[in-house]
Amino acid sequence: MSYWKRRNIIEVEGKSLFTGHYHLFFADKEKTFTRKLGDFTKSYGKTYGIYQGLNKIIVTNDLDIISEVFVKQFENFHGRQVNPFVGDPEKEKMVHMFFARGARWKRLRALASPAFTNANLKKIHETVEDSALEMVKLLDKVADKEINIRDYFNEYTMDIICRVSMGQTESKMFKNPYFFDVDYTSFFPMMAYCGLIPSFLIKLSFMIGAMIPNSEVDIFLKLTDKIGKAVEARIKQREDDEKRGIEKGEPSDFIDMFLDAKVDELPDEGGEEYSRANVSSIDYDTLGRLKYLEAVFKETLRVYPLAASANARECTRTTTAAGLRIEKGESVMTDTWTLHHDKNLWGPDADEFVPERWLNKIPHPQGAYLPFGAGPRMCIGMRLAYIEEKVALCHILRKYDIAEGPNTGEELNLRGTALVHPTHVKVILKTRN
Ligand code: HEM
Repeated sequence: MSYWKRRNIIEVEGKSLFTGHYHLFFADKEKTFTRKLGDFTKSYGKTYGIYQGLNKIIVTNDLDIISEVFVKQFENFHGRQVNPFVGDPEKEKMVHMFFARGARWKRLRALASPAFTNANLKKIHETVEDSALEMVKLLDKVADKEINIRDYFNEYTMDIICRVSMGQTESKMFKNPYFFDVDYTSFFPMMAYCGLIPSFLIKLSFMIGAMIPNSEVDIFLKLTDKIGKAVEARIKQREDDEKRGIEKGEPSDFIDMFLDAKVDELPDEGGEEYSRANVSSIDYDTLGRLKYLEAVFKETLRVYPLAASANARECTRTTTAAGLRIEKGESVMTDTWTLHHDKNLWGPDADEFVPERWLNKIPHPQGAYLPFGAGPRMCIGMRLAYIEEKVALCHILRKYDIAEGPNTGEELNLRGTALVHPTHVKVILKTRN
């Protein structure tokens, strides 16, 4: 009898010896990992078991279990599932906050949190706005033509990260040395097999990959190395700045663009709001008043929860959560796409893009909206993401209407594993009269 059957948990059919259920995900080229989960939820219900190689994952959309796992029983679920590429999440220096756990995670989170206080975000806002204005200058050159706005937002968000955390002193969009537009789609599936292959073999294959120039492992390591050096340079620069008395301060933006182009009423409603903020600079406090824009951002991430695969925790001590026994070593993952489109939670228009649902009330039961996760490990950069998105859209919509082009298409072509992204978002920025 299989593990899940012994545990009295429904098991998805089609398990293979080598990949568990992961071959089912990667065989479906049309659906990203997190959307494929929706097919299983339809067939197997709210809670069921899958295998990632040998790793055991409980997928659930039961709000009580989610609340127990992500919030109330944090002490039993403080880690994410890791693989041998990541290293020891409790000890190794190279393991960053996302994968760290236990005391090491606590320390990293405590060190990073002050960067996202109101006072610091106010400072960061200056840099964000400068990058947004630089992006608009680049967009001016392609106004009234069909463009892939995704490329501009990729550069914009990378520009901000490099300026805010890596010591880059000015905007470098489209000439940023840290920008790697690498498609890791085969790298991540490879990780999926880690549950089965002994970890020394994985480490060996990693070492071999590192010796092959331009292999994905090689590119990944070079990127990690560059980022490490840049962060060290930034620390040094900050120390120098402080001595001299100087203190200076995602990816869903392009999806907003797509939806703006598809929803006729939106540009007008948005436009009115932006013209109220019709000044060359949009200050930090004004951002908080742009309620419709905020509703657009929230609704975009409801319809497209891009980082949904991060919504998972590994159980570090056997426990019971809302009546479900969860064993040490099992992981719990939410099927966030299904949760965000559930008509029982959001109403009959759950599949439609309706920003207005956010205007007057919270439109969902607690725990049903997870674009940034939940509990103590929820996304630390959420407020920065809001600022980036609002500032960029404000500046763009002050000058342009967003219109469909000949290649906008009906559906986004979503790709990716850990993070989902559209391959392109074609729109025309029409100069406003
Ligand atoms: C629209 C943009 C973004 C989305 C949708 C997003 C989504 C997420 C999600 C779903 C998680 C997992 C939360 C959980 O496990 O409960 C996460 C974690 C995280 N995010 Fe974001 N994120 C975004 C932007 C950012 C930005 C701008 C930063 C940094 C400046 C950032 C840094 C992090 C970090 C460090 C974690 C790990 C936190 C921890 O484990 O303690 N994110 N994010």
